[in-house]
Amino acid sequence: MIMVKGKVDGKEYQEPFSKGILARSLTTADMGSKKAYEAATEIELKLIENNINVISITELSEFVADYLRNEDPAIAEKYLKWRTLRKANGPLIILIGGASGVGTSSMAFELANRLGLKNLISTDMIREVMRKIVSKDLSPVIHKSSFNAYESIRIPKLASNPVVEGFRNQVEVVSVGVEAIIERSIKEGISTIIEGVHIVPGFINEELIEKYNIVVFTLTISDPEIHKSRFYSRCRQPWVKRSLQSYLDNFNSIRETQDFIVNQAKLSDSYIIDNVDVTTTIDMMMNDIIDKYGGIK
Ligand SMILES: Nc1ncnc2c1ncn2[C@@H]1O[C@H](COP(=O)(O)OP(=O)(O)O)[C@@H](O)[C@H]1O
Ligand SMILES: O=C(O)[C@@H](COP(=O)(O)O)OP(=O)(O)O
Repeated sequence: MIMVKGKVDGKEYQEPFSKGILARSLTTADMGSKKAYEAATEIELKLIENNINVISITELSEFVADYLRNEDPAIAEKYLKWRTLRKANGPLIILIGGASGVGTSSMAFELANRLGLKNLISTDMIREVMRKIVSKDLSPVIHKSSFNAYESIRIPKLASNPVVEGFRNQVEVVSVGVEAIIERSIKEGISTIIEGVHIVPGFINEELIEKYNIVVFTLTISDPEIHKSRFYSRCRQPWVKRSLQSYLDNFNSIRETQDFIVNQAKLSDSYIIDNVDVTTTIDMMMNDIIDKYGGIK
């Protein structure tokens, strides 16, 4: 049995070599899961052929990188970049925002699977907890959806856009919870994905974003008909109990919130991705993360 040795808090440990663990790290480097498992099997055989019984994590990474260079230099490069990210001095916090229905939940789930991240939370859930704690009288705005929050607040007559005013109000409140999750994740050293309509560039503490490994994505759907079809696709799923009609009735307001979110993203350090195709979106997010944090912060 091949043993892999590493060091945690200065203490050495050894664990059996696992093809599954190696295959997962190869999938984060863009290799398909079937090919990743085949590669992990071949790498294990090469280790045995070289009579290697104990290998350090660093030596194993170099061994894998050499193998990948012969297979596909682009994947070798992503693998090495991802390795440097894993050695970063703190957890990776990924924030995925976008108007209702653009795919933030689905893409967050896909990305978490790809990266092997376990900590995934939605801003809807944060808002739901806030609804239990803060009464409708005290903060009516969080007891509404993002796209009809304006119905619950006093809109100044000169407000440029009531829908955006209401949305902003709700985002400001929920952002307090988003920052709490970010700060807790950093304190515990747990990489986390937070997704939802309330992830709006400019509303998250800039110092946090500057200081820690935080990457912000804004998903959009430029084509309104595709956007509308996403609500049909979601509400068709039997376990979804949210009414399709509410989104269709408020579709124009949802598009207005998207325009506001995208404008905010253009003013901030946020990646904007038109979420048309799942694979393209996930590949773009992976590349953006590796490009931004492939080095150590
Ligand atoms: N890139 C995509 N291509 C096709 N369908 C998608 C894509 N992203 C999301 N969807 C589908 O669109 C619907 C809405 O996605 P969801 O993640 O629930 O949106 P949000 O969380 O932003 O409201 C779901 O049925 C989901 O499967
Ligand atoms: O407030 C909102 O816009 C949506 C956000 O959820 P997603 O559509 O982004 O999943 O929550 P809702 O009030 O519909 O339960």
